[in-house]
Amino acid sequence: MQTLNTTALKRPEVLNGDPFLVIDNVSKIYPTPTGPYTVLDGINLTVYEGEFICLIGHSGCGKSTLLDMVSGFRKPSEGEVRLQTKRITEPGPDRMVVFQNYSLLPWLSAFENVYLGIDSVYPNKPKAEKVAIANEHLAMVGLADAANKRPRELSGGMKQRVSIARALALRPKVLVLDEPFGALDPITREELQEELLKIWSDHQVTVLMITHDIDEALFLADRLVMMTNGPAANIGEIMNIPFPRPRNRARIMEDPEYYNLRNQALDFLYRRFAHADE
Ligand SMILES: Nc1ncnc2c1ncn2[C@@H]1O[C@H](COP(=O)(O)OP(=O)(O)OP(=O)(O)O)[C@@H](O)[C@H]1O
Repeated sequence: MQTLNTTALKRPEVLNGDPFLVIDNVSKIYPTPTGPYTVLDGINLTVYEGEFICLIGHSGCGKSTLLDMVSGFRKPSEGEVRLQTKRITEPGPDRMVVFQNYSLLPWLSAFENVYLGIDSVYPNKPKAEKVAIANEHLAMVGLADAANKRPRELSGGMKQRVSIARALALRPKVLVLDEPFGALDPITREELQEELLKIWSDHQVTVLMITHDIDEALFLADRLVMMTNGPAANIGEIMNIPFPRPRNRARIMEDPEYYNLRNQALDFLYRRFAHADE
């Protein structure tokens, strides 16, 4: 297994130099009926404030497990994850997660789905302020006119917009996205990628996002973290993505460097760390 020295990697110039989110020698071992199963083995990653990190790797290598330890849904078996030097031990509103399957409450409107989160985290804020925050975030994702619709009346893209609005309404420091656009058609997916970049730069939130799509990662991320296969997966390589921001998809795709990076990622996934069945 090849592991790159992550500390030697150059981080994007735009960021301040203090480590923001630190994954420090993290391993995860699940108990199974046939004995302990080591999913992740000694992961180290330092993320800087405001970075956009994409995570790619074959199915089952442990990407969700890793991000679950950032969001606090699971605990490391060894090592620790720290946000601004504080050890993460449980979920909190400073780290919000958006899943592929939207996870909206079907009996609540788009507005109510967003409002509920705000109300539970800030019960003592005046109601008018909470309503304003919910409306502001729905408008930000272009859903002001759909605020009263229930999830079953919304398209997949609209539901994912509500999920993003709900997460950002709590003003998290870290936004964790677990394959958020995996279920969307290609056009909606591209639209949402562009919206996400705008929101990311407006909110200055730090993003960790799992994707299976190399092009999506090259368009969005400052760095692409490529994972080796499990069991005992690790970070195999971290790719710096140098395209200037704001990014323009057409311009990036004219850049020969785009194809160099794309080939490098393909080589990693389908030659160096190919799945046995691929
Ligand atoms: N609670 C658990 N107990 C035992 N094994 C688990 C548990 N949760 C996940 N696993 C196993 O850990 C491995 C990593 O799972 P994980 O969901 O983190 O992978 P992933 O890279 O996110 O996969 P995908 O891309 O398919 O979503 C898998 O083999 C999975 O079966």
